[in-house]
Amino acid sequence: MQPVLKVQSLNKSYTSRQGLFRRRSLQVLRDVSFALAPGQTLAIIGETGSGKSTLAKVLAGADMADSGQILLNGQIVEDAGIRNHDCRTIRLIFQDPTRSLNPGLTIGDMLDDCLQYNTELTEEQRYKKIRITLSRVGLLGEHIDYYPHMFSGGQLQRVALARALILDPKVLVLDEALSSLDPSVRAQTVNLLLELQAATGLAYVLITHHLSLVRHMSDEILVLNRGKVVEYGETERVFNTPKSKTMQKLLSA
Ligand SMILES: Nc1ncnc2c1ncn2[C@@H]1O[C@H](COP(=O)(O)OP(=O)(O)OP(=O)(O)O)[C@@H](O)[C@H]1O
Repeated sequence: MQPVLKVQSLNKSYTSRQGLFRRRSLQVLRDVSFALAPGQTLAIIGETGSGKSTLAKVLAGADMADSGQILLNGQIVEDAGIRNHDCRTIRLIFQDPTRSLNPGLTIGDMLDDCLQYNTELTEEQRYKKIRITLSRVGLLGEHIDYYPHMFSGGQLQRVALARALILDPKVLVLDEALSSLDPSVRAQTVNLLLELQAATGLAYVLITHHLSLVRHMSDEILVLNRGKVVEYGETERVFNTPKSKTMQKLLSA
């Protein structure tokens, strides 16, 4: 099966100022490559600072790589830091949904803005799509008029999911998106994500420190150490016979 997402030799450095005149360059992603099939989940794991969130941001177009390519269904969306701005196809969800939600907009207005900006849909079509998307993530029709502060933490993550899904993406990047939820809400959200995946063929890039979630949700695992891929393979194989020191260490922690 052709991968929905293909990443080839991504490199990314950050430059930070040291004192008045000196600059220090830190290479955060080194030659990162992987492929993800439709309907599959790839977990990205690694110790803190290994480059997971940077990779998430580069994938979603929130940051640029220095070199390398990102392809969606065989089409290049980013080549050496130059992005073809098709923001519908890879969407990012963070740990704290309130960071990305405007407190002054109702959920309906927020979703409508997204549709108005990115599609040619009529007002009636947009309203219908918003209602359908809210119900897909387990929210009610009446939530259309709610402001972010009127939702619980678990519901807010569903709102963030609705916003990610409203433009029918092919890939969702979940950067610790389930971490702040309490265990029962997290379990419900995981089930929702798995149901959506089975129904639509969405592919997930899952970034989390929760190894139990990785084992439950992912088909493959990519292990990063200082921005470099040190292990990449089928989830059960990586858990049962980890080859890299990083994975062995994560499992024994
Ligand atoms: N905007 C930035 N400017 C400079 N350095 C940065 C920037 N963003 C991240 N870094 C550095 O890049 C490295 C990788 O950070 P990143 O957040 O991608 O790691 P991570 O694996 O997601 O860590 P964690 O598990 O703690 O979230 C770290 O050393 C971090 O300090």
